[in-house]
Amino acid sequence: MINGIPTLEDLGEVSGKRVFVRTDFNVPLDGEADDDGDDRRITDDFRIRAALPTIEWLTERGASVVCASHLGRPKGEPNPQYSMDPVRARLAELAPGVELLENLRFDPGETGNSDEFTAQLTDGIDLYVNDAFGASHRAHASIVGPPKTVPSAMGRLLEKEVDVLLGLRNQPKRPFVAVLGGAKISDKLGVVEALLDVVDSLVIGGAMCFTFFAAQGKRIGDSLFEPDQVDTCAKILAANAGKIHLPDDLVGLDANGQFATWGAQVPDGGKGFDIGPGSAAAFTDVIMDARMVFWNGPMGMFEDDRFANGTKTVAQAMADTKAFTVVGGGDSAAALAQFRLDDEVDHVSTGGGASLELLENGDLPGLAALRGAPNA
Ligand SMILES: Nc1ncnc2c1ncn2[C@@H]1O[C@H](COP(=O)(O)OP(=O)(O)O)[C@@H](O)[C@H]1O
Ligand SMILES: O=C(OP(=O)(O)O)[C@H](O)COP(=O)(O)O
Repeated sequence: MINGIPTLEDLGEVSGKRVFVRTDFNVPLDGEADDDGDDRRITDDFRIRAALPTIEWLTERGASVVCASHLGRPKGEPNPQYSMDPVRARLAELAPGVELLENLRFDPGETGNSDEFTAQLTDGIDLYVNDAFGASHRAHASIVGPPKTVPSAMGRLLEKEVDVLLGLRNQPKRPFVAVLGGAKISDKLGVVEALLDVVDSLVIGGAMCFTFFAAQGKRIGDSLFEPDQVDTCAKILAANAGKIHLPDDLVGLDANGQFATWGAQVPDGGKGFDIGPGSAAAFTDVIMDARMVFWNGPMGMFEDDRFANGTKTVAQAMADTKAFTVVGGGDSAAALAQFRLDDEVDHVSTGGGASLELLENGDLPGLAALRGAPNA
């Protein structure tokens, strides 16, 4: 038992038992599935491999394991583009004899958190394990439903993620620096205020910086920004001026589509796609001086080589610093892997939204549900 949450050891005898394991197998795919066939391929199986310690712990002790996950965001009905087939094939290579149900979000009861869907999932099930850290910020049926009636536990991955991220939040080594970027601006702005209570410095790059620039009255051209959030950013800046580091140079495409380097303003018709070399160097200094760093969200559109430099420089600083380093989020983890630096940081989290919400609140709906399990 860890903080009132049962672990695998608290399940008792698992031999001969049927165990439902909620995993987050929401992996990146390329290719298409349609009437002509399915040529989808998994581009990164990190989330599948991350669940293996739990699956193996159970199968080695004679349990029969049924895994289930969502994949993408289908709209509550079956859709071949989101079927679990490619995941099932990969799982069969990594863990023979393990069942995998079809995409949980093919039923509206999953995101609707319906009791009927939970009852369907737990029918014939003896034990429930949540190892889906990346989805544990969602109060969906398969995350919060089974522990109401079935003896439950957190899996090894969930245990590790919670241990590392709550360690950052509750025993920060200072200076503690958060680096935020990416494109899910409105999702993440909600977390910025809470993070500022916890960290000593907040470094902002990616598309997120443009909403802050707009709040400072700077020109941002046609760069991605959220008009509704400008007032929020102005308030955040006014209250935390000394803590926030924004880029002071940028690169992007000018009104003629030509590669351009600017100061912290984007001329009319231009689009900023990465932080500039001066900002990348300044951000590196902040990361090198830290004793703990949490990074979520690429510094630019790194999928395009012309705009990968900021993300690559920050990734290299994460690898080089003596600080304890944690990276969360699908795209940030993919960027690290692309630069072959994923082994150089202390922890790569399988959850982006989940890691931010855990840092913000110190808890997640999936963890609270486990604390209420019959065996807790
Ligand atoms: N300046 C920018 N303009 C447009 N897109 C950007 C910019 N900076 C980063 N991005 C995009 O943000 C995406 C990742 O954002 P996000 O999903 O928030 O990160 P994560 O998955 O790590 O949480 C990447 O696909 C990247 O191309
Ligand atoms: O990929 C996920 O989240 P992430 O992109 O925040 O890491 C999880 O599988 C949750 O998926 P969702 O954001 O569709 O609920």
